[in-house]
Amino acid sequence: MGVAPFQASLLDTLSEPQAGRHAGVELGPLHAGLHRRILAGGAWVDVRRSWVAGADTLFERLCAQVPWRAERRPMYDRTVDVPRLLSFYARGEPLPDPALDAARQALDAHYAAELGEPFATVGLALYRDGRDSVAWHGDRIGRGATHDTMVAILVLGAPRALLLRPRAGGPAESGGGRPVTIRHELGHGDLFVMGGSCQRTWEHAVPKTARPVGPRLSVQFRPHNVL
Ligand SMILES: O=C(O)CCC(=O)C(=O)O
Ligand SMILES: [Fe+2]
Repeated sequence: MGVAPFQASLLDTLSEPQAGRHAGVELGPLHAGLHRRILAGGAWVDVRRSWVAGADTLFERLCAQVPWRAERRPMYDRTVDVPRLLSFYARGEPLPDPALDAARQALDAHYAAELGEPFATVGLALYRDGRDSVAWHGDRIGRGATHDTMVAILVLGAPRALLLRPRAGGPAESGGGRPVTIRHELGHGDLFVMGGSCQRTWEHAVPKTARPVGPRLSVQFRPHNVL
């Protein structure tokens, strides 16, 4: 894996002046305030609270500038609305806000050695209110099904719970003990990173809530072919 050349080109990029590149939005350092929790089965999660200052400004820009699409998917004998709006930027596609380029650069700089490759794609999801959600799943369409990887999620807007639980019958499920569910209330510029075996040994979800909540948006950074 070509980690060394990748890091060298990254250093070139990082030495460029950043001032004014993402007006009104500032990223804090990642090494400070990042907390790792080791989970069963070779998984871990990192949490960096309030990584982005000016997160609400970025939230509003992305709400307005991203080409959000509503998706429908087959479910048994009918087709249902996917309960959130989505947008996806493939590798090499220009991102909708320079703050997201800066965020990806900072993630690459911090995680390059451990991940061994850059974050390549950016997915965005908008949860308009408490009825929008994402059901229990792992990001297992690509390499996440078979390989250790990372998915870094920047959360903007109103806090919602992001839940994690060991996959049923998987290696992380506690033998005979009560099933664990780990809950993180994330919003307003918090960073959440799932790493190691997390996508194949654990599942995550953003459940619906009857509580009145404002809109919430997530920006997911993933390596190539992790979906
Ligand atoms: O919105 C989130 O925090 C999670 C999104 C997610 O898990 C996904 O899109 O795969
Ligand atoms: Fe996911």
